[in-house]
Amino acid sequence: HSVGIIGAPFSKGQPKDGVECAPNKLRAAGLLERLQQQGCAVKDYGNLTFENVALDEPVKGSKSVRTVGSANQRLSEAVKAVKRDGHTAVMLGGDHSLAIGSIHGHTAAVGPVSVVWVDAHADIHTPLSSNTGNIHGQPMSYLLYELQSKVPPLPNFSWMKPCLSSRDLVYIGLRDVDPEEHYIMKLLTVKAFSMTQVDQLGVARVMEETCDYLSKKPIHLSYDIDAIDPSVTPATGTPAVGGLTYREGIYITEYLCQTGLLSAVDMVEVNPLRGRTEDDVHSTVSTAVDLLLGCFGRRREG
Ligand SMILES: N[C@@]1(C(=O)O)CN(C[C@@H]2CCCCN2)C[C@@H]1CCC[B-](O)(O)O
Ligand SMILES: [Mn+2]
Ligand SMILES: [Mn+2]
Repeated sequence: HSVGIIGAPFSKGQPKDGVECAPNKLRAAGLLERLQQQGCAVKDYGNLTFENVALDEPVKGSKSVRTVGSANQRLSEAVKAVKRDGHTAVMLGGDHSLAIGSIHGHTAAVGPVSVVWVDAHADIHTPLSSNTGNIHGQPMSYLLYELQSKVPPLPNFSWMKPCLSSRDLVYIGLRDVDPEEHYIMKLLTVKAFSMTQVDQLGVARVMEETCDYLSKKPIHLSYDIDAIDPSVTPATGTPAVGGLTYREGIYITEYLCQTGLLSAVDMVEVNPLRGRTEDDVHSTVSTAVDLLLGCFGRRREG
């Protein structure tokens, strides 16, 4: 595997400080060395620098719109460049609003992709349906063709166009979905395996059905660490009980790795400041590292 790492120390898609520290925390935990030790070629493209747009007043309820738009434009260019260099792109967030730039840039480089969105949340609010105004709960609405009429033109977002069909999206791990999001998902018949289906089918069957459902397009795995149960990964901004076990989370990455279709991975919402103890932070960061290692060939059998 040839991996290109992009650090995206960005937090303005949500209100809690600390998520911008995750890229360096993941590096300090030995992510690159561990990838190299398991046989990957690794190129570190460093951390992006993002401008804080002054007087970034809310627009139609969405907060920090200009700053989020500018950050994602930069990220889109960076992901496109990593793909053009021939690597699997790994974007270290940062909050989940960064999926806008990551998926946009990935698509710009390789054409239409499939998205596997592993998350406790659907992140499919529109700016108008969101109850919080936090854009990390909205990225999917900026990306989906089918929601284009529901997203008003926003400042610093004119650089992008929707680039994803709802038919090419699968959710895994949902358990904290707002009514407005559920309505949108039903309307668009989005394929979703909530924690109920994980319980009913088991993670192996969920992965089989996910890959049977998706076409053979390159896969963009957008992994929100809060998909994993907070007993394992507590250091995150919006924890929700009843999540994936460590083993289920790893199995998802092992399964997608062996498809040979994995083309870009986001690892987002790790927030080292949200751990109550050092152990909380260590457990969260090391689980995120292990999930990424699973994407690139690490097998528990040895
Ligand atoms: N839908 C949300 C939004 O703010 O839009 C509301 N939710 C928090 C709220 C807590 C109380 C019970 C209902 N849910 C967080 C979610 C965004 C998660 C972003 B992610 O990147 O962490 O997935
Ligand atoms: Mn998310
Ligand atoms: Mn989430």
